[in-house]
Amino acid sequence: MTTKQEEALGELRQQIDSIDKQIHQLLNQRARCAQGVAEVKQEFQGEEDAVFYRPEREAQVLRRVMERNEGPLPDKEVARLFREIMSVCLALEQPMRVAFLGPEGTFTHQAALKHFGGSAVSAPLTSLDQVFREVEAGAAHYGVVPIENSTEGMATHTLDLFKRFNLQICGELELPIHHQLLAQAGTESSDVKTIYAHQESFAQCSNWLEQHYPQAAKITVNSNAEGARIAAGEQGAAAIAGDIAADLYKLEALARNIEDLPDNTTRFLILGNQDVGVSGKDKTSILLCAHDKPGALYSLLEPFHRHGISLTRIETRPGNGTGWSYMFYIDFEGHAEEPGVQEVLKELEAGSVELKLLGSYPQAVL
Ligand SMILES: C=C(O[C@@H]1C=C(C(=O)O)C=C[C@H]1O)C(=O)O
Repeated sequence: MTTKQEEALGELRQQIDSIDKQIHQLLNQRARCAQGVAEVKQEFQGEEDAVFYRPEREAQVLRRVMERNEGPLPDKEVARLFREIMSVCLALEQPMRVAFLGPEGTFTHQAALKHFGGSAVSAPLTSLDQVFREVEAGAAHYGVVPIENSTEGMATHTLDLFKRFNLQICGELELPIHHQLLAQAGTESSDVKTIYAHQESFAQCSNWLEQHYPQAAKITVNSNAEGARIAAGEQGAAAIAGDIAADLYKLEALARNIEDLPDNTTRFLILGNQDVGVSGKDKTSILLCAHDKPGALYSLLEPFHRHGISLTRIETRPGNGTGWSYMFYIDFEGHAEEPGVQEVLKELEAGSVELKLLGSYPQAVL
């Protein structure tokens, strides 16, 4: 290195050191404010009942970060950093226990980390029912469940669980699903004789597999992480899974992004036991049960149109046969505390057999 280069680098690094010192002090200053917030919450809501995680506030902080960002850091990247800052601040107030369908290393685990940041405590469970049960019982503060995939459609099992359990939806997030073909280090593409994956992942990569591995045995397992765990211990085996599983099981990617549709995305919901306040850009989810009579669907949807409320999703499920014939799962823009939405809910309640408000929550930011 020339002396001139050393001098130039030295000067810039001195600036970085001084900026780091300021960032560090500001981070701890922010953390002390969060501790103050926790004390206020405890004082006014009581030690036992204090609700520390505030999705509407976090969404507002992240939206503001993205709005005011002037670069050169990309909006999403600064938001990700602030996501982590809030995660550590919230953990100072109370570490959040977040349940999801395990094992660790699944896309749902990745979604939980994306939404809550690295300071949340993971609680991988063995079934979706158990995730609902743990959150309802308060054993986990929140749960993360898949609700729909852009290639495969609605996660109907999750939908049906909302009928059985009384939980609130507190948030949503979208995760681009990139599948990697993973194997032990040193494995050549031509060594692969067996591929393990979840049935959904086989479906999402079927064209690619047909083209590249028509002969390999395809073995369906309960989760991609389970497939990755098996592939880590078996020569000639590969698994289809995400980056988080590759890290966890020390596997290498033989091929990346092998999903057939490049914008393959899964939407997840955050389950909790709390009402979430208005964030300014919210969504509401409801379950509606209606009799199968002419015009039933029209009369359910007409109030939305009249009040200018946009539907973002509607899904029909069979009813349980006792008293009503169809169940509609509906997502729409707006918050249940807003007057227009209140009107619609009142009208729907009067005109349907049963209405279950699943929750109002901030629209996905990240
Ligand atoms: C600090 C608070 O508590 C939590 C932490 C937040 C943060 O670090 O900014 C935001 C919302 C809450 O999840 C708050 O409610 O303002």
